[in-house]
Amino acid sequence: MNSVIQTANRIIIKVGSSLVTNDGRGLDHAAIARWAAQIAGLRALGKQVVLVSSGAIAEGMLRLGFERRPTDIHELQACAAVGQMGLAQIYESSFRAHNLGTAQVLLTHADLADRERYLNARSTLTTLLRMGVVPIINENDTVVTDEIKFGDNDTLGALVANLIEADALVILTDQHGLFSADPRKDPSATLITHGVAGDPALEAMAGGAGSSLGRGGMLTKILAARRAAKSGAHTIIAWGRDSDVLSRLAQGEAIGTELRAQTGQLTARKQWMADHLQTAGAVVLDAGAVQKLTREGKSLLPIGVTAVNGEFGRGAVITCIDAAGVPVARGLSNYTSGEARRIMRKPSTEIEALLGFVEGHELIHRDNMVLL
Ligand SMILES: Nc1ncnc2c1ncn2[C@@H]1O[C@H](COP(=O)(O)OP(=O)(O)O)[C@@H](O)[C@H]1O
Ligand SMILES: N[C@@H](CCC(=O)OP(=O)(O)O)C(=O)O
Repeated sequence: MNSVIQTANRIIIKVGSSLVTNDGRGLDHAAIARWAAQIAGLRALGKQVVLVSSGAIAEGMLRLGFERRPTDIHELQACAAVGQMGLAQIYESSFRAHNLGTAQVLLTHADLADRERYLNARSTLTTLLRMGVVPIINENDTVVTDEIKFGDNDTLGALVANLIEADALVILTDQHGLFSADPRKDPSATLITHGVAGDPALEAMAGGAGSSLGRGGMLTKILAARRAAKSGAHTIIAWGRDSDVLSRLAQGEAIGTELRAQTGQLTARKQWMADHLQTAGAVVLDAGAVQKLTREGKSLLPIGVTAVNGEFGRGAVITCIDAAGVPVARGLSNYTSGEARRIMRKPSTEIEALLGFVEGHELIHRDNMVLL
């Protein structure tokens, strides 16, 4: 089986903190120079590459003299701000050695949740790629709190893959790929060479971060593969310390773990809705409504809603959850949370009498909804 990278035109490459900072010892100039040289090689083959790089906090900790990862959020944010300077500097000089321009793009979850900012981010990234520049992306750690974080750069990499409809997501890490169990704990664990993104069996094998530097561990990489597959991107998880890892993949060599996308592609607007990690509110559905949405492809009518959580306006993206709290769908609400509370459990024929107007017979129309 050939690596999907050989045929991919647009590729997101994510590098983790331990690789970038040489296990927290400081920016690994030699490793970064090797990735830059290989990415220059990919560009020369006509491929467009976006780099998602972690390491700001780990590098900032070192520069500010922290021996252990601070627990105070503002100290972490200070580390990120200091470390990001180092990342920007080393990437700029490493790529310049290959006559490639770089651009720093710091994103927050709120940027991608807002439709206008989402479209702006997408246009800026595709413009940079068209201009031959390599965008270097990280989370804008200095302005985010835990509740509104992407949480880890594996997720960010998948969201960027969806944002610009990349063909592949390459996650470089400190292991050779996904193993049948965490190899740090189980030496007999074996490498999984390929699988289907979204297969729940993969999630069962993946554990948390093995070092104190990385955030997500293997599980966030597996979940990132599932998310990236929604826009058709295949994912490869490979060992970033292999000096030719990207060139070997580009030549078609199957290394690491390849997780192929097999899910149907969502339209761009539905993709945007699916990628909302947090929504302004949620509606609780009864069993009948869950059945209508998930099995019959129907819209959500107010009669199937038993509760409305949170405050939201018309046109907001909200989550539909079942009675047990499990998210089943996301979509654009035709009504505000206050209006939704007044019409829930009621037939649509009563909407006008209850509100004095009708915005639609549905609370969420099928065309504005994505199943999760
Ligand atoms: N099934 C598994 N296969 C491989 N690695 C695993 C698995 N389960 C947990 N891990 C751990 O995940 C770690 C990689 O995640 P992380 O430390 O977050 O890296 P990064 O900084 O590259 O994102 C590995 O070092 C390993 O200890
Ligand atoms: N934005 C953070 C990234 C945190 C993160 O996801 O780290 P990792 O698990 O090493 O990819 C930083 O630059 O330190």
